[in-house]
Amino acid sequence: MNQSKEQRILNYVLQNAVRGDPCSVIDAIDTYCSQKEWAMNVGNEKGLILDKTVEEINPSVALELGTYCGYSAVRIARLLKAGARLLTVEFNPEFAAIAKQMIEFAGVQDKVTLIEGPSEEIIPQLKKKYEVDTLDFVFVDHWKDRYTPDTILLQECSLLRKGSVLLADNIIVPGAPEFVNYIRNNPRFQCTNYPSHLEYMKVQDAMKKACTLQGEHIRST
Ligand SMILES: O=C(NC/C=C/[C@H]1O[C@@H](n2ccc(=O)cc2)[C@H](O)[C@@H]1O)c1cc([N+](=O)[O-])cc(O)c1O
Ligand SMILES: [Mg+2]
Repeated sequence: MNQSKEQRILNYVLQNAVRGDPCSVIDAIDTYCSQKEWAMNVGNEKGLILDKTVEEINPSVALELGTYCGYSAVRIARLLKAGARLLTVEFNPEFAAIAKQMIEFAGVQDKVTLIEGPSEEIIPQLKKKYEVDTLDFVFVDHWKDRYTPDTILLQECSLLRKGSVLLADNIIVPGAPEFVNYIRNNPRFQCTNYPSHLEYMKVQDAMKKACTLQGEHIRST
């Protein structure tokens, strides 16, 4: 049975990166996917925007929707302070298995909780099952038609506080038009656009940062 592209990416990392060195894992994935096989990792150009956002927020609790091979999970986790944690949600069992090995090889497994399942099922479990109070940072990079419903679900589950930051990938390609429409017109969010390029391509893309202006109103009893 021939290997998947994701398995080939992992193999390349295992053979070319340094165990316990997250930057070498990130570089190896970028090298493979720019020279051998394109893959939907956020990549280095948009990855730098992600890095800066994470450094600016210095989150204690971060959520990622769409682990894929674990590229952005490693990117985020390498920047987290001691005791901070990243929860990352992956729906596809094969991708989850690849990502788990990627995260462990990079040596960031103590900071990362990889949760297998659909976001709409996992998000409502975060408070009770994963002991989350509110999320400081959310990286949104899964199915583009899930960006809006999951942003609404995060609010309904009282997971966003004043100052919680969402960063969404692929605003232009493949695009998330209903999310752009939703978030841009929503007075609860202050948005910033970050023009960039699609990973490993000379194609315009962008990321959108949305800062929460007010959290859930504390329901009066
Ligand atoms: O389609 C894209 N991303 C969809 C990502 C989907 C990932 O999110 C997981 N998931 C996890 C939880 C869920 O509930 C649902 C899916 C899926 O199992 C997959 O691992 C995409 C496409 C391009 N592109 O150029 O074509 C570029 C990009 O940067 C992209 O991100
Ligand atoms: Mg993406």
